[in-house]
Amino acid sequence: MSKPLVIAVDGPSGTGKSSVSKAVARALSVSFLDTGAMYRALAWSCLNDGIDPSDTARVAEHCRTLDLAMGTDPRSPTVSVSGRRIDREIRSEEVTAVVSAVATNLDVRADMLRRQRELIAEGVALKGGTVAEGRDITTVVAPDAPVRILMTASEEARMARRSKQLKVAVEQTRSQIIDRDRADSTVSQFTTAADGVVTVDTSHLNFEQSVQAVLRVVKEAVGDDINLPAEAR
Ligand SMILES: Nc1ncnc2c1ncn2[C@@H]1O[C@H](COP(=O)(O)OP(=O)(O)OP(=O)(O)O)[C@@H](O)[C@H]1O
Ligand SMILES: Nc1ccn([C@H]2C[C@H](O)[C@@H](COP(=O)(O)O)O2)c(=O)n1
Repeated sequence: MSKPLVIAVDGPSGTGKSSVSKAVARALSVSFLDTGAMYRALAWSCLNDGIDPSDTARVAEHCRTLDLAMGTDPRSPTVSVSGRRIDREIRSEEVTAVVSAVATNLDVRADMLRRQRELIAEGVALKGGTVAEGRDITTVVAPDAPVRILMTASEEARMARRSKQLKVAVEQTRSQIIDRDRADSTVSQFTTAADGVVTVDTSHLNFEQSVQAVLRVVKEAVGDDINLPAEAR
């Protein structure tokens, strides 16, 4: 791979950003950064330390000193706080219920922005590239990335996927999908593509087709500068 490759993927909840981006990073042998997991780690740490997630000043101060380590190998991404692995804990219902409160804290976002840019640069330096995903990656974190993708899917498709993933009734996923996006959209714009951002609608694609669709966008954007896996050429 001859050119630093940053692939920025954003979009609403349940479109497949995280799982598809991870598969794309694996296919390209580059780093993978799940930025939502960073906000989840902060939310977990606040709960663990008895900090009210809606106390903006305390949460911001906690974020500034948070010893957060993100493992960016797409074959086994990890999240640790103060040396403790919390990969499973950050997906709990308790964390999911409060994560928007910390992710909409503007001081927290400024701190996370700095950390995310450092991690993306580290992936480029060590692995030749990074696939970074989250709500504001194409617009705020990596607006100059050579590949920027907005992943979308219908509400029905997103709720059905989450229902299958969590093994709960479709209607039970509404608050996780639609209500959380509404809360998050107060600080990030992730429903329409910014200038230069390519939309990949996965509503009618299966998982593998979504991965191939992203790899095609990558190839169109960076041409022969990268070595795509055979099936994506
Ligand atoms: N194209 C697809 N077809 C069917 N299922 C998919 C597709 N893409 C992803 N999935 C599945 O949908 C579920 C949700 O995907 P994922 O967690 O990657 O979404 P997300 O956009 O990152 O959501 P969030 O922002 O809430 O973390 C996963 O179980 C994933 O395997
Ligand atoms: N770049 C990002 C990434 C995530 N968020 C918010 C969105 C959710 O409230 C929370 C967790 O994200 P998820 O793991 O569900 O994708 O963090 C954000 O605001 N900006």
